[in-house]
Amino acid sequence: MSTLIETIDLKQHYPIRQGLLGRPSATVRAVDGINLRIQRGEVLGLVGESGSGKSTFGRTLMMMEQPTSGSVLYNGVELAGRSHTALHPYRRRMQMVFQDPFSSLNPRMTVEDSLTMPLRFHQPALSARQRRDEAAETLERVGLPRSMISRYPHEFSGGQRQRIGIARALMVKPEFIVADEPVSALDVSVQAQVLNLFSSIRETLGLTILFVTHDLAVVGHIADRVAVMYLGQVMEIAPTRALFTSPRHPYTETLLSAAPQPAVGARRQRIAMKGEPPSPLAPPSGCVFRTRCAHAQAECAVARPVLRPRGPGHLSACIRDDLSLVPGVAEARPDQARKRMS
Ligand SMILES: Nc1ncnc2c1ncn2[C@@H]1O[C@H](COP(=O)(O)OP(=O)(O)OP(=O)(O)O)[C@@H](O)[C@H]1O
Repeated sequence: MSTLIETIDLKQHYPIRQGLLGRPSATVRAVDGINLRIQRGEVLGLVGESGSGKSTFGRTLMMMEQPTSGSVLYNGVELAGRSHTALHPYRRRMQMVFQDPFSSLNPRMTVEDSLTMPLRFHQPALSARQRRDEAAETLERVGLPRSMISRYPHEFSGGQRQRIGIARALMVKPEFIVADEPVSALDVSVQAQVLNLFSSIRETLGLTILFVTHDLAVVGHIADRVAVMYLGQVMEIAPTRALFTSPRHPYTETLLSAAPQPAVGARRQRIAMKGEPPSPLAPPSGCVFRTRCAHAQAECAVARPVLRPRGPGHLSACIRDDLSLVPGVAEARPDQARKRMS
């Protein structure tokens, strides 16, 4: 598999100002140095608690916002810093599916108008008839009858609206889709149907998908690989099975203990964890997870751990393995054990 998208030390920081014209008094480090490769044709799951920066990462990848620093390479081409016009050819290739299909569909527009709108922009040479045919075909592709093309969003159920949201993204024949919590607002039974739709369009259209979700069960169902995010950073990335069966980062272990079944509907709950994450305005020094980590050592406050290989395609950013400070081994090293942090 070849790399479709690569980020290099990608950062998205938001300055916080006192008043409209005030000087920035603090900075939200929403995305704080992400190095990630998304392979052509894969579904990469991106999981983490609320506020970990998943959506910001997705928006920045799509160049909906210019990054504060770092690179976004699409097929090896740098997108960061490109003008609006220079990004135009890439906008068609990258599409987004949002959590709430209702708010992303204009209630006063028919399905036909919503679906054909992107074509007017990206393929202005198509006739009205051709656009309508494309829309009808795409509706069928997402499991809705052509006859529904003249209806309005309020006439559809939540699951059907999400299918329309997916159809709209497919209209311009993208290569890459960022799906941001696309099933979180749906009932469990409907979730499974929409996930199956994602799997089938990925298969038939050869799409590459970044699937953003807080729900490990969902990601276990759909993703080939999973990246785990915490406070703007990737803590661990691995093939899905390896992540579920042998997580290497303490944060991933905690998330999995709260949601052990990688099956849709097995346990439908938000990720639960002790305490609140620290503010991205003032992340801890060293490892950002150390203040909530049961295995934290004094060393963890010193330097930010980098992602290191822990198995085939498996990377984790924890010094525990490097220092052999796993429980039991730490007991054999009383100097280290004394330094254990609460
Ligand atoms: N435009 C912005 N200005 C300032 N801060 C922002 C902005 N967008 C996001 N943030 C902050 O960045 C951090 C990451 O937010 P983000 O929405 O990316 O997280 P998330 O993991 O997607 O969470 P959720 O699932 O709740 O959306 C949060 O602290 C959020 O408040």
